[in-house]
Amino acid sequence: MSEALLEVRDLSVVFDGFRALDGVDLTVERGELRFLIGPNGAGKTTLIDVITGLTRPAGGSVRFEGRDLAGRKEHEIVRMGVGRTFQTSVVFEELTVLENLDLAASFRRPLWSLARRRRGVSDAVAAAMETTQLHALADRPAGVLSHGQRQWLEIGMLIAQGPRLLLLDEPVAGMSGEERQHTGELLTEIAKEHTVIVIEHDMEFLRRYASQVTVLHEGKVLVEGSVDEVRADPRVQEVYLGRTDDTFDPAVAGKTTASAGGGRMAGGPDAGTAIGEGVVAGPGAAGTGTMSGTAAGPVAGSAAAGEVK
Ligand SMILES: Nc1ncnc2c1ncn2[C@@H]1O[C@H](COP(=O)(O)OP(=O)(O)OP(=O)(O)O)[C@@H](O)[C@H]1O
Repeated sequence: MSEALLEVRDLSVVFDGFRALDGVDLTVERGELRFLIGPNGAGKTTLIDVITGLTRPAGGSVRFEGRDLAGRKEHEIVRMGVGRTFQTSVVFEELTVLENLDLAASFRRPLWSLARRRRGVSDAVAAAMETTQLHALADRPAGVLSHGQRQWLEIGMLIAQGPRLLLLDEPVAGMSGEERQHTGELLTEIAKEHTVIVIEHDMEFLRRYASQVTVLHEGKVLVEGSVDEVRADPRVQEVYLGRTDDTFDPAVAGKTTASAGGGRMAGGPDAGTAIGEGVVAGPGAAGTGTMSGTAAGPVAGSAAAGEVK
């Protein structure tokens, strides 16, 4: 039997006595596009933080391509082939799209070569540009990009680093319908060559683009299965809206709540709010503020990791 790309076993994370993750098992096979959903505070971001070395687990293990990630530093994990985006953008505003991509790709080049002026575009940057379709914006400063374009640039920056596993934290938060569609197509394209784990709340988006879904709740895996299986599962309905009648449809519930509440609501097990199509607010939407300044280290977030969630 072939080895899974990512194997998380009995993972626990404790913050000041609070168990944010409690015995999580997750297996992701090579080539999967896996969606990770769950109510606010379920532990989704914490799980990604542990995989990428940002948070230390209290127990359990994470293996990537058969190698234990425990105790490794973030930049080491990036070099091993794991890349992530954050809910908050980490592009460099003053640099052009091309320069951002080139900088992201450069983390594999020796330091001395960074000082040399490079002619042309590297294969990694060309591939990232091709996948994200950002050619027309290549010479624009990232600071003038729309929210959606910025997210695609970040995904392109990840691709330029040649990861085997991409972890994307709410990539469509704050996007218009058209941008969501473009992002869905982009994810589908990326998943042909990479393994991708996406944190996403939008059930309509899941319905269109997800195959396998893992639902986290209170630090545990609640359900795993296809979108239809997950949507039909009474436990999922229960944690999202506290109801179990079989007419419940999370997508419809989300729309209703969004129109009533104007987006993602605070308070309560509000994920019912978060699971619907109308949910566009939240940390990702606020994440259009970007870093500026000097670039050092792996651009894919580890350099900025301490500054964002
Ligand atoms: N650094 C931290 N210190 C203390 N508690 C934390 C820390 N990070 C996360 N938590 C808590 O751990 C729990 C899980 O948080 P996490 O951000 O992983 O949830 P999430 O599923 O990603 O939620 P959301 O959808 O709101 O982003 C929450 O109760 C959160 O308050």
